[in-house]
Amino acid sequence: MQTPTTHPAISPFLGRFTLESLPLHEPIVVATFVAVAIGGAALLAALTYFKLWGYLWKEWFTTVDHKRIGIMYMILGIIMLLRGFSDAIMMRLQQAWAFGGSEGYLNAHHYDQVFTAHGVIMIFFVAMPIVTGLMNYVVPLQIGARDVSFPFLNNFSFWMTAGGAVTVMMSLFVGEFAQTGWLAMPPLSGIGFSPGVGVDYYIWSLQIAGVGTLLSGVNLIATIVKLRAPGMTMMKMPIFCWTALCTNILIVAAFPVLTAVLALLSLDRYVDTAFFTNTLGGNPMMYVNLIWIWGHPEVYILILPMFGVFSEVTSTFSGKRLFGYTSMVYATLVITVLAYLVWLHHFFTMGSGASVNSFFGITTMIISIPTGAKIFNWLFTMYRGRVRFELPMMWTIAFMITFTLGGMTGVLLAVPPADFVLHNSLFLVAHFHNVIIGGVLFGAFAAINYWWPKAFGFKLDVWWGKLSFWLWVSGFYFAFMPLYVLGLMGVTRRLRTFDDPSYQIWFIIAGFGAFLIALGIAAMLIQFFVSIRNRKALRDVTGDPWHGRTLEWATSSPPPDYNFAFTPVVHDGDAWADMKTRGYKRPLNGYKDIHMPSNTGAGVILGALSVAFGVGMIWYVWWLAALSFVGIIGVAIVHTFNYKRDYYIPAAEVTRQEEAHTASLAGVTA
Ligand code: HEA
Ligand code: HEM
Ligand SMILES: [Cu+2]
Repeated sequence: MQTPTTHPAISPFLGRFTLESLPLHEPIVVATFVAVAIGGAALLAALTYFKLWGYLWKEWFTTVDHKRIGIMYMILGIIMLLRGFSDAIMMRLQQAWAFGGSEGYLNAHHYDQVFTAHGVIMIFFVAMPIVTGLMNYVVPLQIGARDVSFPFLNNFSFWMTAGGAVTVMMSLFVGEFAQTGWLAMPPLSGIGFSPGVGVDYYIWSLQIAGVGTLLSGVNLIATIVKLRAPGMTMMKMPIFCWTALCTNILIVAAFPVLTAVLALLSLDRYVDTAFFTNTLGGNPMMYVNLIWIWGHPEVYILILPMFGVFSEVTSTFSGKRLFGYTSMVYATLVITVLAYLVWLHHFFTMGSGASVNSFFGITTMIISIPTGAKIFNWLFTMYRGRVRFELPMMWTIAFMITFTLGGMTGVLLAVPPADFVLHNSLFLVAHFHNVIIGGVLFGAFAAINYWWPKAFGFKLDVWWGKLSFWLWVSGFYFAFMPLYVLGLMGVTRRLRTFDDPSYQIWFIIAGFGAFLIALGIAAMLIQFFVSIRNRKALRDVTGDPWHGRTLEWATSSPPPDYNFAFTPVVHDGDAWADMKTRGYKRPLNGYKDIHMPSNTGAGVILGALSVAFGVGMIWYVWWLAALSFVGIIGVAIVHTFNYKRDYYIPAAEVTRQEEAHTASLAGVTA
């Protein structure tokens, strides 16, 4: 039975918003708000003072260029990493402190929001934007295409993702966030136990961002299937494109399940249906199954593109073709299929019985085989290669060691009897940070160091890069190895205070690790800053600073709007390496007008209206929800009447840009 709730009066104009909704009694939140408000005002003033609004609007916000959209996704991911990490450091401080009767410094209401927000933000608004941003930036260049299949859709997807992020951030200062954990399991997330706006913030931010993720999945699948350069058969495609293809297949198959399960939860919350409560024939296990049928593939959505990154990096920096290309493709496909056959390993303890648990335990363990095949392929690529230990390669090696460890503890959890002991313990928390930080974040950092010179035309500073590398890697081990120990000692996840003093030292070590990671993040931001300041000295004029093997290195850095003046013709895998060995000469004349899509503001407007719709739904401000919903439909229809969708870059302009590239190449060889 749900506990009956009495809603405070809902005003027709402001819904359930009152002054009480502002967390004025939480000093930490108020201080944060003041800092954010001052920082935000300074930023807005600077943008206005330097007259940057027009530039940002015309060149970035409304852009349909996959490269700029990719960069905006990455910036979003990195900004949200700062927020997600602030939550992490708050938890580390609280858990190191709250011993011997001390309550620490966060009350339960606040602490539960912190771990929920941390999980949600890190997965949906850090890892997902980074992965989507990378695929957006790299895939069209690697397949020799001018852009993605649907450039406007791409811009719209970005603004939906950003809209979701804005909605989460709003919950920090207006109302509250969910206190349910990152998967909002009912009945806890039902209206009876969570009557406030927190779960509604959760639902609507994920629904808004989910639209973007799904559409960008469709877009990238169409791009990879339809827009490959002539001669690039599937088996000649760079491995990153393969992993991107499988990732987007997983997205298109998994995200609708998330949308559906959140829609059912909304019905339970808004109109008193009983899908997930035992009253009226519902069943909470239905939610658990559905959310994990999305949730397990989700973790492979995050890791697969990074496997692609490591493959590109290992082969480039070993100066060799990737060992076992074909087996790499099949391993990726097998992981894609198996990702759908293991979801129940997240709830072995919930009474499915021995046979069902065995099935899911075994399918889970089988995933180690294709994953192991990948690890060995990377090692064999390095074997007898001339390995250059540049930053991207350093991150790759740190990944191989760290991820193998995290994968192994995953296999341990896949043994049902072991999982009965370790489920929901800090051992589990250590496992998934071990694969996510060691896999997804290290992959993101390898990718940023690898493709930055392509995106901006200059390399990243090595000294600060190395400092950041060592701080992150050692910080990771200090922060998460103690959690394995604590998990084996029986400490469960999501705890705010502790009684047993013997745990404390481990939490202090973990806190020290988080502090090292904080320094690692700072070093990385300084690396970006220093590199931008020294961009003249770090300039790369070749467009191919690492002796790359795939087509993105065939064009200038940063690539022109049209990517390639002539669509490359592909004869072999590692197309660019192949072209270089055959003594390829860039065509120097015969340029034609190039047909391009035009920028449009419709995506920004639709994203903003979606946020307004979400806010209306969250606060029960029905007029706002109705109005913005009508607005969304209206703008979408009006947009279809926009006939100014394309333009031509004249041949003269193409010639000018290509000649500039020729001149800078000549400057190098001279
Ligand atoms: C990027 C994210 C990511 C990745 C890649 C993985 C990879 C794996 N995960 Fe993990 N997992 C999570 C993210 C991830 N996980 C998250 C977020 C949760 C918890 C969510 C929550 O509850 O909040 C979780 C939870 C989780 C559970 C549930 C535990 C519980 O709730 O009690 C289980 C159980 O089976 C599991 C298993 C595995 C396995 C077997 C792999 C395998 O894919 C690993 C395969 C890799 C290797 C094994 C290493 C390399 C292989 C070799 C060198 C070859 C030789 C090795 C062998 C033959 C063993 N994971
Ligand atoms: C950068 C350093 C990080 C630190 C120090 C950190 C720390 C923590 C801590 C202390 C918890 C709570 C553990 C508990 O239940 O007691 C947690 C939970 C979690 N973290 Fe992290 N984290 C980090 C990065 C990440 C990243 C990069 C991701 C994902 C991309 C992530 C995803 C999660 C998730 C999903 C949870 C579970 C939230 C829940 O219980 O609902 N974390 N983290
Ligand atoms: Cu799983």
